[in-house]
Amino acid sequence: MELIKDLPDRLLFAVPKKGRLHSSCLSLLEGAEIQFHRKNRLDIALVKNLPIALVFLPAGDIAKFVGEGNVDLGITGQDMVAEARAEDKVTEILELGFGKCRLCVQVPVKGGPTKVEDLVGKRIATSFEGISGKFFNEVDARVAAANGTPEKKTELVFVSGSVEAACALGLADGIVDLVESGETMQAAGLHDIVTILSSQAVLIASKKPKHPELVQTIAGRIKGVIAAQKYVYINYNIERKNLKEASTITPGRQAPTVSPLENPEWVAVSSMVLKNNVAKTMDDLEAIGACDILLFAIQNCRV
Ligand SMILES: Nc1ncnc2c1ncn2[C@@H]1O[C@H](COP(=O)(O)OP(=O)(O)OP(=O)(O)O)[C@@H](O)[C@H]1O
Ligand SMILES: O=P(O)(O)OC[C@H]1O[C@H](OP(=O)(O)OP(=O)(O)O)[C@H](O)[C@@H]1O
Repeated sequence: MELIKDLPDRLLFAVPKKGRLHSSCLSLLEGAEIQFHRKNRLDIALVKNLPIALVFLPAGDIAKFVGEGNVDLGITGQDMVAEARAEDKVTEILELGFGKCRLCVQVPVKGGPTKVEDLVGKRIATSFEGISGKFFNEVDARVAAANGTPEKKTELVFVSGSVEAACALGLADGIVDLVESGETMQAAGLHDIVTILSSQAVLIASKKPKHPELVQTIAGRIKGVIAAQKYVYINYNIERKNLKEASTITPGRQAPTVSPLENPEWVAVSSMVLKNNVAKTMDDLEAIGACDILLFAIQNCRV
């Protein structure tokens, strides 16, 4: 492969090659102006405008590569970092706000156990053998200690996908798998009885990256893109006597920008506000007499 010779001088940045996190990662790279052309079937792409090479890997392998220092930066789920037992081997730089889900113990709604202790000694199907093993070892030990009986081991059965089918097919009595909307779980006649961990996509770096300044540059760019998605810019006019109250409604990240108007009794205010609460923010501003309230999307920012 011709481009392998270019890799030693470049920061290696691992991105999920498919699955739930793939398209959000591509949007993030675009927002951060990390420009590349990926050849068909090739899992390495050189970035055109920065000394970076993107490496497209399964989400489940990225924490291992970053933890071992084979690549400098990566994006994967917190669940994958935990499953790879890489929490102490990587630096979590930033939560990215997508890929949010929970890793749950799930059992059949009809006739299933109601508490996790009832699964001791039974079979659990999962793709998360590491996390589930640790979790059920603790449950097994706790139950044995409470009953004063020898420890019974809960059996883990590895399945690589479509885990929810395992109970209906008679392979397991319960499962450990991810839940987001709950649709897949409900469709399979399951419900969750315990959340083992909550997860979202994160930017992770190796403990000793080969290009630390570039790691900071990329982290800064990605932080900016995330903040731009989270905030909008609001602009309004308000009577000076109501400015204090207005400032508590739109405090901004540091402080609102206040500009004088021709009419000395009025000021113009601008501020970054959280996008997911913006309708209420506008209601509150209107209620204290603000007018000409304008909202602007933020294309990119540095915070
Ligand atoms: N339903 C979901 N909602 C939100 N995030 C999810 C969901 N399912 C998985 N994730 C997140 O995405 C990561 C990758 O999951 P995904 O199922 O895409 O794995 P994969 O094995 O790489 O892909 P595939 O299932 O296509 O083989 C998970 O580790 C988790 O962090
Ligand atoms: O709560 P929900 O919104 O329904 O999402 C949960 C489902 O999403 C993931 O699977 P995915 O669809 O990625 O396929 P997989 O089973 O092949 O991993 C996860 O393993 C669950 O099955």
